[in-house]
Amino acid sequence: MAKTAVLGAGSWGTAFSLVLADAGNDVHLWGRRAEVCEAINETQENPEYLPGIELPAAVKASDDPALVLADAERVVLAVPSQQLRPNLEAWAHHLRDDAVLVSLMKGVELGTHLRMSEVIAELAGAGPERIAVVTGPNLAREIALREPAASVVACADEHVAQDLQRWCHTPMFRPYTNTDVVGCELGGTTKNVIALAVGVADGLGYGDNAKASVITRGLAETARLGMAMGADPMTLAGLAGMGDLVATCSSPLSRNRTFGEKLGRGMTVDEIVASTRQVAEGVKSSDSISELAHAHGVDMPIVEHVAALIRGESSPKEMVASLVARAPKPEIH
Ligand SMILES: NC(=O)c1ccc[n+]([C@@H]2O[C@H](COP(=O)([O-])OP(=O)(O)OC[C@H]3O[C@@H](n4cnc5c(N)ncnc54)[C@H](O)[C@@H]3O)[C@@H](O)[C@H]2O)c1
Ligand SMILES: O=P(O)(O)OC[C@H](O)CO
Repeated sequence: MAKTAVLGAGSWGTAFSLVLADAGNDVHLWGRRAEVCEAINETQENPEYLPGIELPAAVKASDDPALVLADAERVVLAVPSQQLRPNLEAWAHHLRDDAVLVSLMKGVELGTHLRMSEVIAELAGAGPERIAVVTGPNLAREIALREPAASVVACADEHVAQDLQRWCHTPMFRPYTNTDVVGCELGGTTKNVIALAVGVADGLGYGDNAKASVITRGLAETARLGMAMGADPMTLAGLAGMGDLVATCSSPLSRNRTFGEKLGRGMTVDEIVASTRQVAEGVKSSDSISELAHAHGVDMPIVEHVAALIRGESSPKEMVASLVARAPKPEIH
């Protein structure tokens, strides 16, 4: 098995380490805080992000990136999207020249509008055959509880995607391959913003019609942006698109949907951010995706309305009223 490093001991970095260990790999997990790493090593549990779940003995944690990255052939990146650049700048000189870099992150960088694989390419100087993405309907806690789920391993090089598919396939985690990295990343990122909108509808007390309408029109927005950026629309009908959108918009475990629900109930962005350590990526990606859509001449009204809500330019009720009152149009296109 290839020597594997996972950078980021939050919910998903830790849960994916468990998947990799279940698939037969020894996993070296980097955590930012020494006390979290010590707890993982001493108790085989990440009490902060996955309390009550026993991690396999093959997962060892450290807060020293040089140690974790030494000779790692596969490097999994699982920090919050807006924190990837400063971290990878510091880690880049520890990376092997032939290491395959796997992003678990679902975000678009503020300012540059780069997808995570593009930030990795820029900072690590890696070609597309060394950069992959794992994405899909994969709520960390369900995966860590070994409930069944499917996912997508995307890499421009199909053979690399197949290698990685074998590397993380377990009896309960079923990865599919895809060479459409753009579509997979956009699906995973945009669904976070759509889940914020669904959460707002939940918080306002609306029912399943509202939820289904936002999910479906959200998928239409995602597909429009994807096609403008060269994605295969079938990717967005798959696990990385519709699959993740449905899971995230339906689940009480989703941080993005829950964040939106709290907004809908009247909490402010600052109050919600202060109430949790966990990242709801859509809060920041709403602006970067909105700007990306403008740059590509794509209309994304739900994303734009969520971005305006997050900036404090409208209230939840105004957001809903404004979306429903938009000029009538045909459903397709
Ligand atoms: N949690 C899930 O169910 C899930 C599933 C699929 C994908 N993802 C994606 O994985 C990525 C990581 O999410 P997560 O769920 O593990 O987040 P999390 O909020 O559970 O944990 C975030 C981790 O990042 C660390 N961190 C915070 N600020 C940092 C900084 N400045 N530098 C380095 N590390 C920092 C925290 O200490 C923590 O270990 C996100 O892009 C998320 O969208 C999450
Ligand atoms: O908890 P969320 O909203 O960040 O969603 C987690 C995963 O992305 C679901 O696939």
